[in-house]
Amino acid sequence: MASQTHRPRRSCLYMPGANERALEKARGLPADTLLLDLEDAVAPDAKLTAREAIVSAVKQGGYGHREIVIRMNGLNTEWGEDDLKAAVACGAKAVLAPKVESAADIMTLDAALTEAGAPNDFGLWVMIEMPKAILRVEEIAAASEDTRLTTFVMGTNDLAKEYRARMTPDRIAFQTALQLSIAAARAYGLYAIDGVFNDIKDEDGLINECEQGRDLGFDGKTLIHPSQLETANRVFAPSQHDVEQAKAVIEAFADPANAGKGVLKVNGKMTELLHLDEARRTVAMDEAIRAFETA
Ligand SMILES: CC(C)(COP(=O)(O)OP(=O)(O)OC[C@H]1O[C@@H](n2cnc3c(N)ncnc32)[C@H](O)[C@@H]1OP(=O)(O)O)[C@@H](O)C(=O)NCCC(=O)NCCSC(=O)C[C@H](O)C(=O)O
Ligand SMILES: [Mg+2]
Repeated sequence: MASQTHRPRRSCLYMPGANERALEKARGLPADTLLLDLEDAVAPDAKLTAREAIVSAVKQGGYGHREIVIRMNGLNTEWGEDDLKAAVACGAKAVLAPKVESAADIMTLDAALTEAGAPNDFGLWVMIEMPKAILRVEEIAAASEDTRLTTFVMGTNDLAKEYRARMTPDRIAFQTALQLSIAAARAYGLYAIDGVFNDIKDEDGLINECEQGRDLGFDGKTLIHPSQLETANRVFAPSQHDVEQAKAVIEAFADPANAGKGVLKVNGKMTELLHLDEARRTVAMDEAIRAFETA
């Protein structure tokens, strides 16, 4: 069921559902996606008021091109089922489910979405943040073939807690998890969004982590503060050089002089038909980002 387009998801900003100021401020922030949180950023006593605040904000609208995703509590909690129903009813684009561990969890979530009346294009995003999810990440991704699952979001804070690992600048403890998740996401046509960087004041650290995530293949990064948006938007967008090279590759393969050739030299680089696919994707993503920025 999962269908993918070239929608930018460079910057996916979390905000606690209980923070009405953040819900208001988000209407003017340059985020591609807003992750309105009902889970870990909301204290148990505030869960119901946070859900009401999110529903009211989403119904009120004003978020423009920003995609609205609601992070629900787990279905095994007292809040999960009503969070999911509220997300479907209020007009969000997708629900983000935490702490999934198996394909069976995806099937259960998808069935709950169907029961709640979600259309087929309502997205199911899941947090990859539990050790069992890492060990079963391919079967989780494969469940997208029969469900609304479209997107993996890495939860490196929960992984650190579960692994008893440290969050170091090279993220050595999480490389297996990050890379397996990327492989599974790509094998089944899913988006993959990297985890958060907690140190809001450490701009260089954020740049390094965004660049590492981009180089590993992630589509974007989850963020926790508006000050992190500009970096993620820049690092996860194709650079001007990337776009120029992509256009040169497209032109070279379209040149009648190169008809029937499988390999060319473009600006000094060996370029095969596989690079043509990549070039088309780069240009399409650049156009989609420009459309966002002029919206
Ligand atoms: C971390 C924060 C609690 C810091 O908040 P605060 O002290 O208010 O920050 P500032 O004073 O610097 O804020 C400046 C202005 O920006 C607004 N703001 C701050 N954060 C956000 C935000 N996330 N979205 C929108 N707007 C935001 C403030 O309201 C100020 O506005 P103004 O009044 O106009 O000056 C806070 O940043 C925060 O709550 N961040 C998000 C935390 C969150 O959602 N956490 C859950 C997701 S992370 C996670 O769980 C990862 C995963 O599951 C894993 O396992 O890794
Ligand atoms: Mg988490």
